[in-house]
Amino acid sequence: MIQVENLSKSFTLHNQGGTVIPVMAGAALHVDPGECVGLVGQSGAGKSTLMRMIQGNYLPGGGSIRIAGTELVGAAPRTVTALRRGTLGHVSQFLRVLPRVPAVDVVAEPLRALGVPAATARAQAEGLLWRLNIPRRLWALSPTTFSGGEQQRINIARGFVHPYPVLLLDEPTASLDAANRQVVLSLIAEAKARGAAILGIFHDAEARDAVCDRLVDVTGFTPGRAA
Ligand SMILES: Nc1ncnc2c1ncn2[C@@H]1O[C@H](COP(=O)(O)OP(=O)(O)OP(=O)(O)O)[C@@H](O)[C@H]1O
Repeated sequence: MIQVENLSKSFTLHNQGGTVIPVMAGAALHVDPGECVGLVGQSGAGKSTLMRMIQGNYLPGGGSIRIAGTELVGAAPRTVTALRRGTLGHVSQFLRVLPRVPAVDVVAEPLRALGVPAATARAQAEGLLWRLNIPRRLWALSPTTFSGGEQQRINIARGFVHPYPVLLLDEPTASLDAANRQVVLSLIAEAKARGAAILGIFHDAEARDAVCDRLVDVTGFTPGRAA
């Protein structure tokens, strides 16, 4: 479902004399349907950079990323958009939303973009908001003023509202209390059970141990340190 081969990445610091920093070389991994793989490695090893490339946000220097058979490296923007709409779900640490859009519509939006009727999309969004313990009085309000943990749960609800075949999770339990963390771990387990391929960064070791089938250490992809 996710197939990464020989991926490389350098950053060019244009405001610092064009200094080129190679951060990744020869990165390779795969995630099969029904599997959750955790990215590990010391701080600065390149976990977020690798995730951002797989999400289509950072341009790799070379190599291949295939998502459900579609090549992402060098793909046209509309191919990336189509992948994100129906195939590649994503839960980031931080919520970025348009102001004044109610939380329930923020969560329902990925379904609306797929053509799901408004009432059905809303009902599914409400089910997730309820499950993630977002108080009903907040559902009609914009999440811009929500607490850190509430915003993270809105992000999680958005990421799980459609049964994406591929899911990228960046610290999905970072600012959650024990009860909500358990809800997220259950959502991940259910996604695995329906066959989703999941790649995640989990600094929370207990959460990582609970859901990951395998770990990939990105330190091995650091230029000059590869085995
Ligand atoms: N936009 C950028 N411009 C320049 N360098 C960057 C950029 N993003 C990341 N880097 C560099 O790439 C390397 C890998 O960073 P990355 O954030 O991927 O590490 P990480 O493993 O996710 O770290 P952490 O666990 O601390 O979040 C670091 O040396 C970082 O400074």
